[in-house]
Amino acid sequence: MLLLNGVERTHRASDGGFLLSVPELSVAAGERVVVLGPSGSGKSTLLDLLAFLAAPDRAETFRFSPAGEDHDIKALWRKGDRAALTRLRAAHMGYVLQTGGLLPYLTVRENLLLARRLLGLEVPGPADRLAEAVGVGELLHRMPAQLSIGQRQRVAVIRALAHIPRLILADEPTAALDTGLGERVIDTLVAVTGAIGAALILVTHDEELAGRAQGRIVRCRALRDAETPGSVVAA
Ligand SMILES: Nc1ncnc2c1ncn2[C@@H]1O[C@H](COP(=O)(O)OP(=O)(O)OP(=O)(O)O)[C@@H](O)[C@H]1O
Repeated sequence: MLLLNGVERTHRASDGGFLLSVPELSVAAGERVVVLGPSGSGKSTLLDLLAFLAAPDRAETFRFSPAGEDHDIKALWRKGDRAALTRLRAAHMGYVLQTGGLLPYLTVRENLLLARRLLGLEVPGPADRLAEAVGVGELLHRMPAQLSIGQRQRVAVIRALAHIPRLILADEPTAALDTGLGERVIDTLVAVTGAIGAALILVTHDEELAGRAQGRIVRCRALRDAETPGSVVAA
């Protein structure tokens, strides 16, 4: 589904820079991968690369193959074809943020349906069923402000999946939650991702939550170069 070889991204700042190096990373269809690393090790930078939100500075291979298709992401970046990258992301990826990101002026149900409407898919699709399955079915007609933080995060998980993408990217989805609620969100993420057969890439700094997700662990490790601090991503 995802194949990266020799991919790098550099952040430049007035007080220095940061280099993220991905020598080799592959994610199979339906696979669960947990990206672990301390703060500042490049986890968000990696997710931005994988979601085609940030361009690599260097890439030997960067391919994305959802649902029987095969796309050369390196070539699309080289051509500057952001429209194609955006289309691929919208059709095949779901993104779960640290704090919900639900639109405050839409009901929970309308938030869930939005991704499908934007893609021209029929509604409601499986959104209601998924919401029932994770215990937020009775909250569908509320506004996001009327939900607890934990409920909002579970709705955010369902929203990311409502268009049945092939790949879910989750960036510290439990950062705003205490341990019990965090575990519940991870369980929801694992269950619904498994139910639709999507691959999951979960980013966290929390070893315990990483263990709970029971995925293949990929680590962001510090690069020992005083000139260009950075990290290398390795299994
Ligand atoms: N736009 C940017 N410009 C310059 N440097 C940046 C930029 N974005 C991130 N960095 C630097 O790149 C490094 C990696 O940041 P990144 O956000 O990817 O780490 P992270 O592991 O996700 O951290 P956290 O767990 O704290 O969110 C950090 O040193 C950060 O200061």
